[in-house]
Amino acid sequence: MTEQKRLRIAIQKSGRLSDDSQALLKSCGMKINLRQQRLIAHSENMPVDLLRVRDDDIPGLVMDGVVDFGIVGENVLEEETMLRTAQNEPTDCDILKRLDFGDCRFSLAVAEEFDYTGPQCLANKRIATSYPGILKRYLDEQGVPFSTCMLAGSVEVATRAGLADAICDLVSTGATLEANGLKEVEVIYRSQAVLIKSKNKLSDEHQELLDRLLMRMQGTMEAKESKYIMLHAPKTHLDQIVDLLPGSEHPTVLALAGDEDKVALHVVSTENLFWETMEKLKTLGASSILVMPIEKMLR
Ligand SMILES: Nc1ncnc2c1ncn2[C@@H]1O[C@H](COP(=O)(O)OP(=O)(O)OP(=O)(O)O)[C@@H](O)[C@H]1O
Ligand SMILES: O=P(O)(O)OC[C@H]1O[C@H](OP(=O)(O)OP(=O)(O)O)[C@H](O)[C@@H]1O
Ligand SMILES: [Mg+2]
Repeated sequence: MTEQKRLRIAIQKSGRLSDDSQALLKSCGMKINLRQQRLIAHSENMPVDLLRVRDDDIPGLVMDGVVDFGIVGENVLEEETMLRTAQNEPTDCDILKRLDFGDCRFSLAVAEEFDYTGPQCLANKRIATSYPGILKRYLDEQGVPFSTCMLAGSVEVATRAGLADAICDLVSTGATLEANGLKEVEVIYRSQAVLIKSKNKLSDEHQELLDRLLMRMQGTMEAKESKYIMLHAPKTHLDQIVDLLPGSEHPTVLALAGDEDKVALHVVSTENLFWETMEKLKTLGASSILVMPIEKMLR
């Protein structure tokens, strides 16, 4: 394909990954003016266009080089790769980054009352799913013959509706399974959102923009996990207090005006600080403990 003047990124239009995908791009400093029903949104401050599509279409658009990048669940990428491989179609694309959202598992589930003892129980059963390739690969490996009931959505109602004997669908909290009288019996795939890139050649200018965006994404993801912690610590217990703070190898220690016994401790912690740790800090004499979110981070 000829080089585009603007980079194209495909994201899910409406669904589980939409808000997080948009938030990620915005956190990189990209200004996006989204209108509800528009398929294409132009960034105002970067040479980037967003294509908002069904998530199932994203891997194919990237593999065909119609767009340069996509944000999609690994499960959808895997399914499309298997389908295209079987049809001798191109599957070229690189996973540039695993993202910190869209975590879920693809699991087999059966009715609560089903006496499940292993995958062999599903021999010759009908299984409803939206991702038949991943399911087939797993059951073929187990040597279990079965038939598929292909459903694009509402998979969990398939057993109750008499469409299938079992289901294989995405699970996060398990609430949807429970609400439908199902129990999870095998996790067959784990997924998270990923940023993928086509084989399209990027101009130097676009490559530079990509490098910057990737660095900013990393900064946003690290910042989300980190906290800025400030507290007053008695000099007598300073070492023990520092030991309790995760990732605080190099704390800033400052004198406190009017207090010879305590110092102020400032730390960027790579993890959240739980109440239990805060209570232990207090027992060691720490006071005025503040835990603050960090918006951006560049190491
Ligand atoms: N419960 C969940 N928790 C976290 N991530 C999930 C969950 N369910 C799905 N996902 C991830 O988000 C992706 C999109 O899920 P969604 O349910 O919005 O898909 P969809 O109904 O196929 O949407 P579309 O209309 O775009 O085809 C999934 O492919 C998966 O990677
Ligand atoms: O284990 P849980 O936390 O209950 O999540 C699982 C549900 O989430 C997804 O659907 P989603 O809610 O995105 O809607 P959809 O069925 O319209 O795709 C998935 O398809 C399950 O139905
Ligand atoms: Mg879909």
